[in-house]
Amino acid sequence: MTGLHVRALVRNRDVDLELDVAAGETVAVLGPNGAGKSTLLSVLAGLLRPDEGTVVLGGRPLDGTPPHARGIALLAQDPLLFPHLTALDNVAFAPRARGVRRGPARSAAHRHLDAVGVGHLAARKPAQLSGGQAQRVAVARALAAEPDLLLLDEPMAALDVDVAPALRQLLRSVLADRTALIVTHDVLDALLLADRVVVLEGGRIVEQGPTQQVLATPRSAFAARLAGLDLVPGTWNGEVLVAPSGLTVAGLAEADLSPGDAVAALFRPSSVGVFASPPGGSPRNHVEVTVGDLEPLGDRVRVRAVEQAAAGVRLAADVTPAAVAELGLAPGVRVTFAVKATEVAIYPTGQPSDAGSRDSGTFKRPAPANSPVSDR
Ligand SMILES: Nc1ncnc2c1ncn2[C@@H]1O[C@H](COP(=O)(O)OP(=O)(O)OP(=O)(O)O)[C@@H](O)[C@H]1O
Repeated sequence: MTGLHVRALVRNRDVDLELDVAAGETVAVLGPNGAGKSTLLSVLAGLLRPDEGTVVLGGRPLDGTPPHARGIALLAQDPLLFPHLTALDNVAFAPRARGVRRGPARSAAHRHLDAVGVGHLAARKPAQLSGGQAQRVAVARALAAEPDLLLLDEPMAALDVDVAPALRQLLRSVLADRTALIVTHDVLDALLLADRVVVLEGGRIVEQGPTQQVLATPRSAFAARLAGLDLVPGTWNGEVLVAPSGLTVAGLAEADLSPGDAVAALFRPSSVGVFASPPGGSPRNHVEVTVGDLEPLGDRVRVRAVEQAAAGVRLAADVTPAAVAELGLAPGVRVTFAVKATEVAIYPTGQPSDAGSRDSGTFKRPAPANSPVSDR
């Protein structure tokens, strides 16, 4: 395995960065628009030559090495598959380009397609694949190149919210023992995929450290904003997360979780609906809460629940000002928060959850019906 060192000064973009990624480590690069994330990727990929600096991968200086010879694969927001080639030939292209003969290249491609769950789609052309399937093929193609460094540029950004979580889980296993750098706007990607986070602002690194630590005690404004995810720590019981209070949360969990594992459920406040009483309809978790405070955030209002904050539970929903008025939301009002299981990521935390906090309700599977007010 190979570690990465990069230093890049790009004067006309006011970017000046120095960064190391250890062998086998995944680093998430976060930052607002214009922070320099794409510039960093371009320098690594060999598409942009810095005014000063160097890229060293596995002890090998890459300065002057063209993009295809760097041992770096890029997984972009769009799959960028060749439209006239089958999924299999798209994946086989990478080993073929390295001089592997056709037969072995195609067997390797089959193996990689199987490994990312789309082996049965090998004969299809890209136009016959869904967005999520095409992105899996793109993952297989990136891996088939056997890169020393994998770059991921907002790999989930173009996917429907329904398929993004499954791809994120796939990437989690793909990245487990790889040297990788993922550029993302999404704190879920950082939490679930990365060992370490680097926050860029104005072309400089303003903060870095272990992902959990940066998000728990953010020092930059950007990291603080990112840290506003809903979070419920608990224990995996084989089917759902059970919080110390007895609160249960269903979600998308890793396949290799075992009952008794310490886990946390993570979801976005924007995926939480607020209802006057429990909603029906598609499968969703719901819990009755007391409104704590309301904070305007652009065209939305963040509604925070008071429940279990002491036990590390963070529950908030982003709703429209119209919904605030319609539901009469104000501190002390009782409402129901609901979130679809498909929008909840359950991941192992390796830390026992805090036992013995007070009970404040249970996320349940849906009960019948009344109409959603702020469901999205
Ligand atoms: N092709 C270019 N030529 C000159 N300046 C550029 C070019 N692309 C970006 N910049 C500038 O370089 C700086 C860094 O931009 P960069 O695209 O790397 O940021 P980013 O973090 O990737 O942003 P985003 O999240 O919007 O993609 C910005 O000031 C931007 O305006």
